[in-house]
Amino acid sequence: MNDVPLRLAAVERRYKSGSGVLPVLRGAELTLAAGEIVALVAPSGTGKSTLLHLAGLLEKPDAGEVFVEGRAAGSLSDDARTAIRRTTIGFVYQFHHLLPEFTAEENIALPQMAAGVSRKAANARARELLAAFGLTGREDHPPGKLSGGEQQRVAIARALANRPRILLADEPTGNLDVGTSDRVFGELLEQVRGQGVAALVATHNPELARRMDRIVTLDEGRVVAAS
Ligand SMILES: Nc1ncnc2c1ncn2[C@@H]1O[C@H](COP(=O)(O)OP(=O)(O)OP(=O)(O)O)[C@@H](O)[C@H]1O
Repeated sequence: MNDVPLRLAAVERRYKSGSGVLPVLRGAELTLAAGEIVALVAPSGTGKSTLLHLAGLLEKPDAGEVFVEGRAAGSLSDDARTAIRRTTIGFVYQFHHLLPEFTAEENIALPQMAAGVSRKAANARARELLAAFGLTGREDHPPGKLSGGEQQRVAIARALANRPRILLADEPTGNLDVGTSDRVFGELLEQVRGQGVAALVATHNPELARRMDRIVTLDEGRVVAAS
């Protein structure tokens, strides 16, 4: 296995904007080493979500290449990209995006079953993760009966369920109050470090950013070290 979980090489992405073109990423380079946790801190609208979507193979770059474990994503079939998204990459968003009609345990078990894990093993892993996030006793609760912090914990647990090598998070605690955000973020870091997952986390919060291994920002469509 190639040791570099994620590499963006000369990635470009532009969007149509009215009659013109908006170049958002203009030759972005980023390497995420195994187990490395990187904060992406940049002003609103500079392309953080775009970068995460490209890294997560949800969008394709207009130029350049995204390498996941050394494989060039651009040359993969849609099925192969989907398989990578299921097993190698975990996603956390600002709003939990849990399935409202399923319990906390089912929300964490379902992506595992989609990746071929048996229901029994998936439920066991879901319960183990819920316990790690202090949610024992909440297994049968649907998202609507959980607090905001609990919902985000379940969403993070779901992202880690398939033991991904890469976690991509877009403001994972951005909709929580300061104290809850601080605690949930600490739990996220503990799990990510404990499992040796490489993570790229977009945040507007400089204090959370400082708890990661390094901080990068976007400058005119390129990734640069934050000063
Ligand atoms: N699908 C799209 N079509 C057209 N323009 C888009 C699209 N997605 C993003 N953009 C534009 O690209 C720019 C970068 O957007 P992006 O969401 O990546 O920024 P961001 O840094 O994540 O912002 P925020 O911090 O506010 O979430 C913005 O100007 C946005 O309006």
